[in-house]
Amino acid sequence: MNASTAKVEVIAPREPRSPGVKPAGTPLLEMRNIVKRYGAFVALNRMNFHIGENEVVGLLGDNGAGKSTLVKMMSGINPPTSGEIYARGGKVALNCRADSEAAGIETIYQDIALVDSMPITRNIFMGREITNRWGFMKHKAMERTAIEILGSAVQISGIDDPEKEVGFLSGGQKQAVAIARAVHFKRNILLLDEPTSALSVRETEHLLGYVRDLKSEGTSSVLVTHNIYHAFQVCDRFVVMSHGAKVFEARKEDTTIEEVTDHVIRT
Ligand SMILES: Nc1ncnc2c1ncn2[C@@H]1O[C@H](COP(=O)(O)OP(=O)(O)OP(=O)(O)O)[C@@H](O)[C@H]1O
Repeated sequence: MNASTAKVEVIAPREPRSPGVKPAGTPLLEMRNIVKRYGAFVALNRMNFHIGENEVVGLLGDNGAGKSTLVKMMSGINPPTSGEIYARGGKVALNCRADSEAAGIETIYQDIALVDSMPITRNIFMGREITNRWGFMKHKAMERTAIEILGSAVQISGIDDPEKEVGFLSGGQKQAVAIARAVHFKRNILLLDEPTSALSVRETEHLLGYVRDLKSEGTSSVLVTHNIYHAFQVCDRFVVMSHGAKVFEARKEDTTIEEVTDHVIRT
């Protein structure tokens, strides 16, 4: 084998079980033909994925299907080996968190990226602190804005003091702070990777409510979950992955919970 043939990618294409769903307009974000390799292992296998305006997309699949790999790619912390990414039709490279944020994306991780020992206000403004012209932080201005955000944007129950340390909040309240941050910085895409795994039933209902509210305010979401019932409560479209590829995709009105479940377990 010479050097040029050694470079040719040999990835067995998987046949999707459904024809897929074409974007209605220009997607907020589109991933085309994405391959992600970890050494010889192919974690994403010519994956196509898009997020449209005003929609919640459920990203489903069994353990190891590649969901988190795709989410991390959209968050800019796991660049693809090959493939193309477009934000509102323009080609982009998502090589770091800042690239992802510039594309209007905010991620809410399973183990929420908040600092427990810091007050809510500092967490909301982390990395984007309001400063005066000498670079000193304007604590009062941040606190005022934090109160506004906590009070109006997501109505976080039980949080009365923005100076409270995040470590004292429940899992659901932490999620809500992370969502408040996304709302305030006007992200147009929110990525939620297993956000309900550590939440109570009530907190889960609140979180799903936020996702619905955000959609009506113009923020689309991608919800990664193993709970198909949660997905059916809020998602407009379902994408099922298996072995790094999309195997099924349908709009909610064109499918049933039984059909989606069947595709998730039939890996
Ligand atoms: N850094 C890495 N190095 C090597 N392999 C990895 C790495 N990260 C993920 N993988 C592999 O890629 C595959 C997809 O993993 P991923 O975490 O994306 O799956 P998932 O669908 O999110 O699964 P789960 O629902 O269990 O979280 C798995 O087989 C995993 O072991």
